[in-house]
Amino acid sequence: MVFACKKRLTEEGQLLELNGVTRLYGDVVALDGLDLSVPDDTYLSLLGASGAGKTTLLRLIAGFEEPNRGELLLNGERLDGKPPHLRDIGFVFQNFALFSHLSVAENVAFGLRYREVGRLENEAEIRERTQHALELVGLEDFGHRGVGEISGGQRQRVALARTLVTEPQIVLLDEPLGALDANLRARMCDELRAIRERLKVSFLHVTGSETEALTMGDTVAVLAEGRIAQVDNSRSLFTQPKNPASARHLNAWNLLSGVVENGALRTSVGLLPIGEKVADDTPVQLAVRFDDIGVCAPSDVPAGHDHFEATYVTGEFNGPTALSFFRTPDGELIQVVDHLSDPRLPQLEEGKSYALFFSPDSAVLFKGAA
Ligand SMILES: Nc1ncnc2c1ncn2[C@@H]1O[C@H](COP(=O)(O)OP(=O)(O)OP(=O)(O)O)[C@@H](O)[C@H]1O
Repeated sequence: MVFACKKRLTEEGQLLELNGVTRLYGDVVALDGLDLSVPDDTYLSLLGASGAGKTTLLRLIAGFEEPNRGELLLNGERLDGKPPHLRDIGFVFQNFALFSHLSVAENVAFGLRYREVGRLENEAEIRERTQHALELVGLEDFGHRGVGEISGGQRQRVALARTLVTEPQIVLLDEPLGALDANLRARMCDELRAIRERLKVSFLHVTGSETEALTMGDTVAVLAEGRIAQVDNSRSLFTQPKNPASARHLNAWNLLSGVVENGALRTSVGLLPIGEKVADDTPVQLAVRFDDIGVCAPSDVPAGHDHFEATYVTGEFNGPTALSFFRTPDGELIQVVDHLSDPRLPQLEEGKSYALFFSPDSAVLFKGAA
C-alpha cells in the first residue's frame, strides 16, 4: 500500500506559504509580519529561542489559532479560516499526546476511526493502514503493546505514525526530540530524516537547539523577534550568517558592537580594522566564530591578524571540543573553541590577560545597530 499523493503545488513549487503573518496576544507581538515558504518534499528546521514564537507559528498553521493579519496558503489555497480537521496537516506534539488507555495500534487507528472528515469504518482497511503506518516507523511488531510498555523513542514514533496514517500534506513537529534523552535524540534524528525521505512528505520541525536544527534540516529558518531572520542550508547558515540575529542563534559566533571611526571599528575592545569601506559613525557589529579565534601572549600576535586583549575566566571540557571563556575589559564574554584532535590554544591561566587574534577574512561585518 502506498500513501496517496494529494499535492498540487503553487507555480513556484511551494507547498506552504505564509505572507505577512502577525499574531498578537494583548501587547505581546508573538509573530510580526512573518513571511515563510516551505517547498515540497523538504525537511525544514525552524530554529528560535524560547519565546520567539515557534509554537504560535505551528498552532496558526495547524488551525488551533488564527492570525490577526496576513495569509497562509497550502498548495495555493487559503488556510486561514479553515478548521484544523479540514487542513490536511499533521501535528506531532512535544509530549506526544498519546492515549495511555489505548494500545499502540489503537492510538494510530484513532485518527482514522474518529476524524470528522473521511472517517473509516471498514475494520480491514483501518487495520491495513494502521499496520502500514507502524511499518513506516519500524514498529510493525508493537501494535498490541500498551503505550506504557514501550520506550520514549518508540512513543515518539507512535505519535508520528498516528499523524502519518491520515496522509497529511505536511507534518508539523513541535520540539519532537525534547522529551528524549541525549542518546535517543541522536538516534531519532536519523530515523526522522529516514522516515521523511521514504514518504516524501514535507516536515516542519521547530526547535530551540541549533545542533538539532542544523542536523535535521535540508533547510533551516531562523525565527527571531517574530520574523524569519534567514533561510538557508545548514552549512551556509553556520558559516555565513546574514545578520546578527542569525549569528546569535547559532551559538558559535562572538559579536562585537561598535561604531565606524576613520575606517576602523571602535568597539568595547578598542579599534579593530575593517576590510570594507563603511561611512564614519555607522553602527556595526563584527562577528568572529568561536573556532576562528587564536590565543597567545600579547607580544606574540602573528602577522596579518587582528587582535584584542581579554582575560581568561574559565574553561569547559566537552569531550571532542573544549570551550574557553574570556572577559574583555568592559565585561563582554568571548568564547573560543579548541578541538581535541587539533589543539591550537596554549596552557591558559585564570585571571591572566591574553591576545585573542583572528584573520580579518574570517570576520563578518553587519551594518546596523545591535
Ligand atoms: N496564549 C497566550 N497568551 C499570551 N501570550 C502568549 C500566549 N501564547 C504565547 N504567548 C507569548 O507569545 C510569545 C511567543 O510564544 P511561543 O509559545 O510561540 O514561543 P516559543 O518560541 O514556542 O517558546 P518556547 O520555546 O519557550 O516554547 C511569548 O512571548 C509568549 O509569552
